[in-house]
Amino acid sequence: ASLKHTYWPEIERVVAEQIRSARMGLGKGAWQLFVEDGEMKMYRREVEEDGLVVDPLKATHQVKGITGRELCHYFFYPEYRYDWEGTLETMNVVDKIAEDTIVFHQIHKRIWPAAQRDATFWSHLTHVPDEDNKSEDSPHIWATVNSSVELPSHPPNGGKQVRIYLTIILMGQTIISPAAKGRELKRDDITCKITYCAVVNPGGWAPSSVLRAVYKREYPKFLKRFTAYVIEKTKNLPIKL
Ligand SMILES: CC(C)(C)c1cc(CCc2ccccn2)cc(-c2ccc(S(=O)(=O)CCO)cc2)c1
Repeated sequence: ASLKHTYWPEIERVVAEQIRSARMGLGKGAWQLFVEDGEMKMYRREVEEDGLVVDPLKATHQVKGITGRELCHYFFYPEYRYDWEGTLETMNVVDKIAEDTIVFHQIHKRIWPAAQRDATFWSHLTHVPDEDNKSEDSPHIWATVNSSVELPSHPPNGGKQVRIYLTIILMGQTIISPAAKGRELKRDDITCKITYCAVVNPGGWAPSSVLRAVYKREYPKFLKRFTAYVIEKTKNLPIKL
């Protein structure tokens, strides 16, 4: 628990910043729509930091039959990750600093010709209060934020991997169909509005063309595969708002 106090101020700051970023829509900056597939829209900005591609990504999606809480639950808890994270080679829980806050070390599969990469980050699962507190019952918005953290126990280049630096938010808002008023809620009555924002610094040098190609292939695949996974996992379970 003392570890939570070490990380907590930074976690609170980054989580608030990520929620603001996820909420504010595309905002300024030259966002390019690079994927449109049904309800899924993916935007990116071309940004390089000392020659490294760090293109921020913002994705919106909408799926029926799951809640924002269920979406963020399956994204946060480690026991499901190998089921949906296709680029994962190994994932270790370094520290569970609270029920809703876990520190991970992940080694990703090598994607030729780039070197293999790894990441150390905290992950925090939280309910998101409504910004204007207007709606009578609390809004059904949840988020999971992943943000890189230096770990003395897992120094960069400790292994042969290149360390990546990421800040990610997955936010889900549950919309309940008005037709459901006054009767028992069914999965057909709910829709989850999804916002996924990611900024990943790939760490050591990798060809921009390779990173952008991987990025354009991997992100759409991830969001489609992950949402399909949550729909499948929850379809016969009671709804968790
Ligand atoms: C392509 C780039 C954006 C730089 C990239 C490269 C790699 C490592 C795999 C890789 C890709 C390309 C080149 C070398 N290695 C991983 C990720 C990445 C890691 C984590 C998450 S997460 O949302 O936190 C889900 C939990 O795993 C999302 C994306 C991104």
